[in-house]
Amino acid sequence: MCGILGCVLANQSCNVAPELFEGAMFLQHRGQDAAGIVTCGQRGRLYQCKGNGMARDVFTQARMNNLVGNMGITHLRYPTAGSSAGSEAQPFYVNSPYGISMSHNGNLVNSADLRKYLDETVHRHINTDSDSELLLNIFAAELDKFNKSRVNNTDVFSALRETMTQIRGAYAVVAMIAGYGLIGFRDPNGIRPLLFGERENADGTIDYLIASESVVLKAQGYNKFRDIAPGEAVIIRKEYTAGQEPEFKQVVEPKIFTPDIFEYVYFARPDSVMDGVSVYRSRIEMGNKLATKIRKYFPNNDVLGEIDVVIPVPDTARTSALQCAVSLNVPYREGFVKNRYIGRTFIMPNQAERRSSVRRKLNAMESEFKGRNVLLVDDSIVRGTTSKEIVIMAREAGAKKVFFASCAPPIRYNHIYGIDLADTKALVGFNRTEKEIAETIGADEVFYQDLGDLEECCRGGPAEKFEVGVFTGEYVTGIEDNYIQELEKIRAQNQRIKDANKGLSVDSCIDASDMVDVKAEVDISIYNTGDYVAN
Ligand SMILES: O=P(O)(O)OC[C@H]1O[C@H](OP(=O)(O)OP(=O)(O)O)[C@H](O)[C@@H]1O
Ligand SMILES: NC(=O)CC[C@H](N)C(=O)O
Ligand SMILES: [Mg+2]
Repeated sequence: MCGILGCVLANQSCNVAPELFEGAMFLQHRGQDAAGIVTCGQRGRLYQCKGNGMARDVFTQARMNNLVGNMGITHLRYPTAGSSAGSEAQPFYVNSPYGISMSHNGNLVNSADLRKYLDETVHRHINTDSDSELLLNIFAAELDKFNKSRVNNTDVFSALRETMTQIRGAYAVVAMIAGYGLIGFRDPNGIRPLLFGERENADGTIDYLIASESVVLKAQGYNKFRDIAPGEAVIIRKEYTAGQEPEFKQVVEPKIFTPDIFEYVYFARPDSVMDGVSVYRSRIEMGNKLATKIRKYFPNNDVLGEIDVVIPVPDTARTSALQCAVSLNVPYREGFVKNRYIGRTFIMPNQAERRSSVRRKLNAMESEFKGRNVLLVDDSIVRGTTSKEIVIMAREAGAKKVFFASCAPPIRYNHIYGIDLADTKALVGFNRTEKEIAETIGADEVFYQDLGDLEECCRGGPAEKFEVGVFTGEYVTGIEDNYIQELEKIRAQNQRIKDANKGLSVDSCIDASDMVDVKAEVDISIYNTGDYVAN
């Protein structure tokens, strides 16, 4: 998952960058690895600031001052294809045709075919392993086919239709054509989220914002908003006048509407409403259903004396854990104190970093564990890094029995649409029964939500079904042959390069077969503003 934003302010002499920065702060949880903003100023000139790091570190005041223009896009990256190299930070840019920049959330599952097509048929140079660079170039190649000095909305929609016919996978995108306008579009299954909103100014003019989550729109006063439909696109002109209001078009036939259920489980903020369903409400329901399942495990459905206290694994699981405790009629206690200065561990790109930050992030309070049978509730168990560590912490703090409950079913397959969950083999649920998982993480028992129950919790909107491939191994778009193997190969290669670089000395070297794929740290497109150098 990543966070994306795009904004056009009605006032041409107003800079949009501060608004994009504010929005990025509301989407930081969707990607901590890299951040970027591109704005478009007078005469269509583009200004960029991007690099590895969190939004507040990349977007310093000095750099923000150089981002001029009333239109712009943002990206917060959590790498899922390619690597975490600085050159893969987004937005991506191509100068031809017209100067296009793009922010993408999702993964394309036919990237090998797209890469081949771009190389052999339309002869476009691709400089990274990122699937988002492919997407941008496919769109650019389609626009190029008009062979015009200026395109219009009809051309843009038709280039989008051609693009969406060629690409396969999950994508929510905001793109910007220099001097022309902003474009938002969403894949035909609506796997990744995207919303459009309006804010009326005192003088009656209207600002427009496109964002991954409703929380940004609400927080910034874009009170009239809606989800972009699967297969739909919107164009907002930079200098719009009467008759040039945003134009929406169903550019391709929608397919079965299947938002990614993991948005509700983990990604999204609880205060967001996605595709008509409040993330918070869905998590409350997850707590209720989990409690029903847990009761059934104990004789006479009675947890009295079996579970003394319910303890959440902060942060995401809090909402469900509280409701689970209420439903079980067992006290809820915040037994783990969270260090507010440590980010989300699951989305850190490196396993050693993830492991050490669990202990840095969470600290057990003995008084809540000593001599008690505790039920720890988390939203999901992925690699088991968090659960293994905190079961040990609970026992060290004196717990008698440690039960572990997950609001999501066992994760046994790769997430291919924009979450770098891990190589399948690194998943604690891979090839293990629930009993074996309990043994592996050191718990007395593990309780998993049933898939049908989880789906129930997220119903109520227009979605027909949910994308649940991470639990079933069946993916709504299908995948090209060897897609997962290729993804895993690139991940392993990136890791080898990183490891080799750490011990880099004069005579150390990387396997020659890997050298061809060494990533540039700095992007080759638009110059970064200010003094920023990617680290
Ligand atoms: O089995 P694992 O590989 O450890 O992954 C699962 C854990 O990772 C996530 O927490 P994270 O720290 O990312 O974020 P949070 O603070 O929002 O819960 C998730 O909420 C689980 O706690
Ligand atoms: N998490 C995402 O949406 C990532 C977008 C894109 N696949 C990348 O790796 O940059
Ligand atoms: Mg967590």
